[in-house]
Amino acid sequence: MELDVLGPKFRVNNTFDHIEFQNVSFTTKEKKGLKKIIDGVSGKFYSGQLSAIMGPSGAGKTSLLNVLTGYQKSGTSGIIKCNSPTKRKKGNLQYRKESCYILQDDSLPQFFTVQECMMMACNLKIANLSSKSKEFLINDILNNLNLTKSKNTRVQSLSGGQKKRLSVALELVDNPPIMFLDEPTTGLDSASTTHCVEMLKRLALGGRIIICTIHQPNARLYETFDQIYMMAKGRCVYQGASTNTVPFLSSVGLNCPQYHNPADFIMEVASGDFGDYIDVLEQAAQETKWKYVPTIRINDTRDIISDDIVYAEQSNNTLETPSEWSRFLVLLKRSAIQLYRDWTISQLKLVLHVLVGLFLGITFQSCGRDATKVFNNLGFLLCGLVYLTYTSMLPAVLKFPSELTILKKESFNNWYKLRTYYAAFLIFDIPQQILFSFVYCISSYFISDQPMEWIRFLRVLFIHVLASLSSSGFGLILGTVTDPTNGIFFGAVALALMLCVGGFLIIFTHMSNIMYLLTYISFLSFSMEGLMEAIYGYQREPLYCSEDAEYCQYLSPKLVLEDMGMNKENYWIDIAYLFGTFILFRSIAFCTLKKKLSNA
Ligand SMILES: Nc1ncnc2c1ncn2[C@@H]1O[C@H](COP(=O)(O)OP(=O)(O)OP(=O)(O)O)[C@@H](O)[C@H]1O
Repeated sequence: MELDVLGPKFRVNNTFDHIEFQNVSFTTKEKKGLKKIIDGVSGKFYSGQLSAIMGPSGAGKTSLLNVLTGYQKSGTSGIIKCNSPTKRKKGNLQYRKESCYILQDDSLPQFFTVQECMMMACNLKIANLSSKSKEFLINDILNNLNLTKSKNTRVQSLSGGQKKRLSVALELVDNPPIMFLDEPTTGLDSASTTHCVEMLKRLALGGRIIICTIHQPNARLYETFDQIYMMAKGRCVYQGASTNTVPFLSSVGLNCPQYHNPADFIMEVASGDFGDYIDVLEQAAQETKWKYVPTIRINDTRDIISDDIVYAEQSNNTLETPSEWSRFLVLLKRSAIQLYRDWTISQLKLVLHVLVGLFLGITFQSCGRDATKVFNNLGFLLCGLVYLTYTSMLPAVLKFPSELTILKKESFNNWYKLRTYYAAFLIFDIPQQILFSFVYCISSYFISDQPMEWIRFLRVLFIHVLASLSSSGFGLILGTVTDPTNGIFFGAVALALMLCVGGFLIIFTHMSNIMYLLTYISFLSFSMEGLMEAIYGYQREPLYCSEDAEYCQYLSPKLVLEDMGMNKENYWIDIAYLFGTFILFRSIAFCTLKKKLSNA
């Protein structure tokens, strides 16, 4: 089955004939006051056309794309209208659904091959296609984007150009009618740049509205663009056909030297190399004779070819989006594969937990049962708890910042809802924390001669799991409210403070009232209390006192708890507190992540 995704056969059912924007502005707040990044620009982009937004660095090209896509909301004003050829009233939702935005620094999941990325994109975006049809579709897109040879290459090994093409390929799987691309050719050599622009042109010919930002194309490439939207200092200084650039500039007395690339010339003018022409050009650009109007309207050809496709089993030519539940399963699978392949977050961590468990177990050998070593045993429990909470919290601080660009791109481009991603992450994180806590406990608990009772072991494990989950939740919050460097610093300081009021370094009965109150906000104090109850509570038999010992003060486990101010049998209250903290921290982390994404 040949699909020819870039050719005219792979047309889109574009409900929008064109995008029109009027008086669009974007303002940011600075110390000195407001800064106008985009200053009341207007324009139109048509379906079936490839349009380029150009301008000197800092002219506001990316900002304009951000506003047009809805990626940037705060500080914006103006009207964006999307006209449907069928005159149906289409809301913002439809516009967002039918458009995709490929960012300049597009991030891709590193541990997956091109084929796997494509299949995951298909599974997240399309419900009504069989696996075989998805394979056909993927092969065709990769073939057209010249990525077939890299099909089985992992993303981390792709070249810059291949990564850009993959970013486009991923968005093509559901055939979006409107595509925004921010500098798709940056970092590419001239042959790859030409290839990329030609590919975009072919996509546009399929009935799409394609808008991209671009830096100084060569003369031949410049003419490939149907429409040029030239910006300078946040204003529009030309919008019209690429072939009209030279006459337009001549009309204001700027004559392009013979054999000079018009793209270079208009860029030089916009950069101010010939003086300040911005007002004059802005005024001249308003004249209708320069304004771009496509010669072949896409709806002229729509009827002839609209039935001509697409997928074998689709009679109505529409792609259905999967349920959030199906997407949840795909995301779970993606997390599992990533965990398996990234040995630094899985195997290495597992091995370290075993080694640290063995090390602490051996270091604190016999502390668990010996009445003369009760305080050493407190040290053992404290070391283990601190180790698990720190190793859960610090990676969590980095978790969302490292995935933020992927997450923002995928959720913005309707691959899934943020809550689906978050649910998959949560569900996937819990077994991990259980596993890591388990391997630590199993390798340290018995060697350090803790009571040989499975039920006590399980109680200790339960506390460790909940402490790890609370700690990683705390790390997730930090990672979303501050930058990673500060997050790690604040996290380390917060855990150290929690440790101070943990009931260990200063026992509860020796604390001042204020300090005692602080123990209520320290999940470490509840964890320590829970551990102590699990080891010394529940009518444990007297501890062992060696014959060499002169005096065993703590023969009675109950006395240990009494002296620590932990004799109230609070184990299940501690569990409830830790569980509540886990839920609370994860809920806060979701809200802060959502806020961070909307501000990113
Ligand atoms: N959120 C923001 N807050 C403050 N300043 C901003 C913000 N977004 C953009 N700017 C500023 O607006 C100006 C235009 O930025 P923009 O990224 O849109 O330019 P550009 O034309 O795409 O530049 P380049 O070609 O170098 O990518 C820059 O001076 C930039 O620092």
